[in-house]
Amino acid sequence: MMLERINGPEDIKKLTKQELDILSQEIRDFLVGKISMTGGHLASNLGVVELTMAIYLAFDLPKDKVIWDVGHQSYTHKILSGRRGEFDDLRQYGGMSGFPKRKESPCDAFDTGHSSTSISAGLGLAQARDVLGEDHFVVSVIGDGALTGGMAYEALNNAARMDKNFIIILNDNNMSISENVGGMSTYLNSIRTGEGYLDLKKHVTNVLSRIPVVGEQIIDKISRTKNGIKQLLIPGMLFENMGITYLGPVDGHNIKALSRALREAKKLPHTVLVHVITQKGKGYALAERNPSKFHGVDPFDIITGEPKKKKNNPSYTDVFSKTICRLAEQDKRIVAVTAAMPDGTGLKRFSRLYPDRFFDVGIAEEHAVTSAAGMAAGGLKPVVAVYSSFLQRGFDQILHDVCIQNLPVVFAIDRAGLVGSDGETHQGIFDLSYLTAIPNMSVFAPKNLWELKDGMEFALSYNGPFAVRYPRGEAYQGLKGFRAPIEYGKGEMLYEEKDIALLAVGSMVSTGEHVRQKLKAEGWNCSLANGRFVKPFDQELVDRLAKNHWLIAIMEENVLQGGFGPGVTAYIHEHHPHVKVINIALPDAYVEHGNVSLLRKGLGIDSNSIIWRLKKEYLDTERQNAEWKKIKDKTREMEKA
Ligand SMILES: Cc1ncc(C[n+]2csc(CCOP(=O)(O)OP(=O)(O)O)c2C)c(N)n1
Ligand SMILES: CC(=O)[C@@H](O)[C@H](O)COP(=O)(O)O
Ligand SMILES: [Mg+2]
Repeated sequence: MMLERINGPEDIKKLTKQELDILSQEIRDFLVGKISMTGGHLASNLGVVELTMAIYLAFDLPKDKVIWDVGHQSYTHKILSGRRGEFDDLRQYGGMSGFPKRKESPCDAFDTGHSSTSISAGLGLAQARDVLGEDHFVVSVIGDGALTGGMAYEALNNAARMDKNFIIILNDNNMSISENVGGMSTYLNSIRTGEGYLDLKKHVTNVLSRIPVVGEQIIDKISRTKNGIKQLLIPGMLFENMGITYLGPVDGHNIKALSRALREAKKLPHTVLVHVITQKGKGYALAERNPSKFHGVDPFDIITGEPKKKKNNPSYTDVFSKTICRLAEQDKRIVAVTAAMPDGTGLKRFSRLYPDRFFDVGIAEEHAVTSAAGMAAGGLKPVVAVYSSFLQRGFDQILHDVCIQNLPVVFAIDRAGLVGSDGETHQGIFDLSYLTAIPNMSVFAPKNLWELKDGMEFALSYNGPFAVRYPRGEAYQGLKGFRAPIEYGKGEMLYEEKDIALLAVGSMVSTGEHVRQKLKAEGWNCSLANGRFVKPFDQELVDRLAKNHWLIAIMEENVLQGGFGPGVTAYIHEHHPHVKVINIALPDAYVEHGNVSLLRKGLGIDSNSIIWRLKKEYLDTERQNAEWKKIKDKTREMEKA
């Protein structure tokens, strides 16, 4: 086994050409085998096996710095840097991350997860190197999908000014998660297929041949230079014209060709872009045929490619997907916008039914938001379907372009709350904080499948910015009987008793239901209210809870800072100072990868932890009351004496 000889970044350099070929096959088998058991990003990783090997052959890690854009394709890099043994726990709680992490290895030069950051980060590392007088290479590896993101262009614009070596490798597999979109994609495609080059070559040859006497001689001379006309008529002129040397296109599965290109790139005293053509899913036929399906996978059967665990119940994404299609049927002004996530957000169905009203803008959340604002200003009803963590990118656009003008843009925010195995960069635990901070924004969090439907319908009837946030995974089908019509800014009382009240939003309503059931079984009184609206929250509902309960527990799957809890708590302190409040929310911290129920337990937002906190609060209060009674009795005695 070649793989067994790879235990650190230098080991690959000891292999012969034949051994390298064997190694690439072993890596592919290893990746398919391991990912079929743990789940993870498969197709992108299979596509960059040779590219990663060539990088390790050409550079000295960790001295040289390699930045992987998004980082979902960094598995071969993890293997070659000596982490092969950690793949059994890939993306599991306490195990190895699916993304580069500086804390995991010195070979991980920069943490990634969100798209299009690698050129900025690489440029920064190169600038740090130059200011500090260090001597090493910096390489940013960016995909064609990631190259649709605005940050990549901001960075290219600056990289063009670089007067020391900085290498960008463009890994072009002609795919984002779904088909790649936009003008840059078309441009890369023309280079890939050679059409632009061949047309231009034909055109120039024709022009030259029309020049009397010398024309033919010039053609002859050019053709006899090393690479003929191609040397002069360089593909990638767009980059060249910016001041970035373009090398390529290079076959990304040919280690020799890649090594040659990287050797050339290392010699240049400025920014150079190496355009590498790869095939997403390479080596696993099912992934080659359907790279979107195998982009990110749950554990699957290698022979059939089907997930090991069948999903029977609809996810929130499915519910949103069907609901928006139904609503769009009734209202032709409804349009849908995605930033390169038609599959993940469920908009694929919409794109098939209403192709003229569907806009995939590429990995460009900022542009998605502002273009939706433009659509709303123009009389449409845009729905921006986006993951919670990716919408962080669009904060200023939501504030500046949507909310100041109070435009009716609906944000369908998927993956809100803990997402699990993608970890820190992808947890959707900040949206309540960043959205509720913005004036004019309304924020709604459905408790179950039916409330998402009703909430979407309400959102599209509302004349202003409106966010509906729902979690990853299966839609909750409990509490079916509670379906009071949605009223703006109003929550709903689900069970009204006395003593302890749980006021929960979104996914925490089902947790609240479990907590209540368990407490009831032990003889406690407990009410449960569904906040529904995080902003504006229902003050009357809070007043009603404050009347009959000595303790209110506010529950949300979001960080506490700026979330649902602090506003409600401040209101209770001001208007009902005798009522105790506890906040069940996430801490001021980034949450690592792992199974969601384990994470919830670790973070104290699962039902057992909540019950423990409630009981502790009860005991503390009893103890305080007893202390208080003692003090009062003593004071009375002293007064008598
Ligand atoms: C800001 C942001 N938006 C969306 C995503 C989701 N996402 C992850 S990978 C990916 C496609 C990347 O395509 P490309 O860079 O070409 O890499 P490939 O998967 O083709 O190797 C997308 C849209 C993300 N990671 N970050
Ligand atoms: C790398 C990346 O950002 C996406 O592929 C993401 O992992 C998708 O997450 P879901 O599996 O929740 O759709
Ligand atoms: Mg790609």
